[in-house]
Amino acid sequence: MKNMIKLLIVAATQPEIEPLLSHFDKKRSFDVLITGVGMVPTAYALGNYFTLNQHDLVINLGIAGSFDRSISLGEVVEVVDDDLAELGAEDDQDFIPIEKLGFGKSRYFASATLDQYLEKTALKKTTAITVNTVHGSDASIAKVIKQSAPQLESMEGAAFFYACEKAGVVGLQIRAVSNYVEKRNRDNWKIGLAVKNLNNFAINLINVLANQA
Ligand SMILES: O=C(O)c1cccc(C(=O)CC[C@H]2O[C@@H](n3cnc4c(=O)[nH]cnc43)[C@H](O)[C@@H]2O)c1
Repeated sequence: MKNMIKLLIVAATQPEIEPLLSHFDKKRSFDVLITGVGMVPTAYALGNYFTLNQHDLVINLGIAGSFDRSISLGEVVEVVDDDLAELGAEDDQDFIPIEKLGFGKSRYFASATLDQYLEKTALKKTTAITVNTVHGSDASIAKVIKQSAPQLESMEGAAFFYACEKAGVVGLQIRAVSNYVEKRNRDNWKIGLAVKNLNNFAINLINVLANQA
């Protein structure tokens, strides 16, 4: 009998992973944790969960905004480097990161890469920032690009990596781009396409993982 990878799928909202939940339905061989939107709910939910449960691999699935226009709307990417970009202090027009203040760190990294699990993966590896407030004005977008030149932004990613690091858990973050980060225009968002592509990718990945080990 195969020694299956014990897998946990983490998402902020159920709609983001609804297609894969329906796909596997009663034949589901993995656990699921819905944390709620944002870094605080994510850190709390994962911290709590990790004290009670053990997994070989934890995958954060979600949609994201992209600063990088070379990434297509709907494209699925692997976020490997994620920054709590708001963690620090303002000094008039300047920003002092938490590292410079001497109170810890803001950057967290994936503790594994997808190519350790999938032989052929064409997904781009990206950087991201994790924010409480979705950027939606030209001024704030220009400021954050100057500050850290991120490719993507989400509201949970770095908190996910943080919780995995603290718990010593192997974590991957896979996201599909639902929108470009721009002056707010919700009509331009392609949430349906991003969710479809994300879930198709995840279904294939979970099937591959089930046939490994
Ligand atoms: O209507 C809105 O303004 C809105 C803002 C953020 C997210 C949503 C969602 O419906 C999905 C929640 C989920 O989406 C991630 N996300 C997607 N795009 C972005 C973005 O441009 N900046 C930050 N986060 C984004 C986020 O991780 C949320 O959990 C609706």
